[in-house]
Amino acid sequence: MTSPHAALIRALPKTELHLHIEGTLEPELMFDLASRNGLSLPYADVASLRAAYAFDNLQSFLDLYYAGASVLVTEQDFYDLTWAYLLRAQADHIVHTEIFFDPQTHTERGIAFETVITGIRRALDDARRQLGISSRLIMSFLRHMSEAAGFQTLEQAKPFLSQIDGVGLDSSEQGHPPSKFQRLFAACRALGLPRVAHAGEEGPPAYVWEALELLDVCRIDHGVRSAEDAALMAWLAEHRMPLTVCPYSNVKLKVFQRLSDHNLRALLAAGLCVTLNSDDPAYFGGYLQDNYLGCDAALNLTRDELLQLTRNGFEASWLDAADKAHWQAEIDRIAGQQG
Ligand code: HPA
Ligand SMILES: [Zn+2]
Repeated sequence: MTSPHAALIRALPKTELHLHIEGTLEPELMFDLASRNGLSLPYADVASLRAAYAFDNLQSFLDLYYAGASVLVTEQDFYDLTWAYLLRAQADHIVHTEIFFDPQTHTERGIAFETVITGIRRALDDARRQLGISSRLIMSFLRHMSEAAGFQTLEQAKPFLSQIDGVGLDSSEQGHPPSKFQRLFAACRALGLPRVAHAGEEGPPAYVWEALELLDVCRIDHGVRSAEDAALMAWLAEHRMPLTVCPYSNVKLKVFQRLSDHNLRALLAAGLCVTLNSDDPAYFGGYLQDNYLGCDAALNLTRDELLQLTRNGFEASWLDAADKAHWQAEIDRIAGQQG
């Protein structure tokens, strides 16, 4: 299948607002880091590792994703991981990215919080200067862990708060509702940290309501199951509450069987502030531009829908108003040129 708007998609400046940096660890780099750190992987080579990326659901992916992250040990490892993603982002004409990191995945293995954040930050700072990509960094709590573990992580983060732009909530959704972290998110709010949460990926619309009402989030990550609740859809549309939708992820984790089954167009048609994102591109078979091209081909997106998706990305971002206006004007200019 080919994308009828490929040239427009390539030309448009784009944001990425739902990207787990640990999910950008390509098999080749995983093997390089394993050997650099004297670790062995339970796979003979890159091809057999890649062959294991056949998932039934979120949990089957997470098991591999956490195992893969164990090759990340030194500050340079976190730098190299982040830099590799940023080079891919530049190739996709991403001009602004807001990335998640999962400190608990690493501190649980005895890696210092400082090692993780310093390596990631240094790459983000270099990207600003060398690649012209702006960014924000979102510390995400693992929801399969306890509230107490989340508070411990927040304590560890306190010396680095000036380097953290917000907090998120990810990992196994079913059975770990947002309400479990109401007090933790209230503490983050008291520290002035903006909040987002994964909700309505595998979990029910009730989890999206909880994220909104109990965690006071300013974006919903995924949120595709909101479509099952008409009142929720109306609320999301009325408040222009962004959903960071990740179509390739949803197909790989069997939220939708095929890309052509995805409800992206229905969400847009309902007036929601839908954005397109890649989630864990090294595991899900495509980076941001692949998500755009794939959806264009599979869902027959209109030119207006594509422009709306890129506009929504800037609207939903944490850029300041002047930067948002700059990029919206740039989208208008390119839309005019490619009319
Ligand atoms: O898509 C996701 N959902 C929940 N947790 C995650 N951690 C990485 N990616 C994801
Ligand atoms: Zn995610």
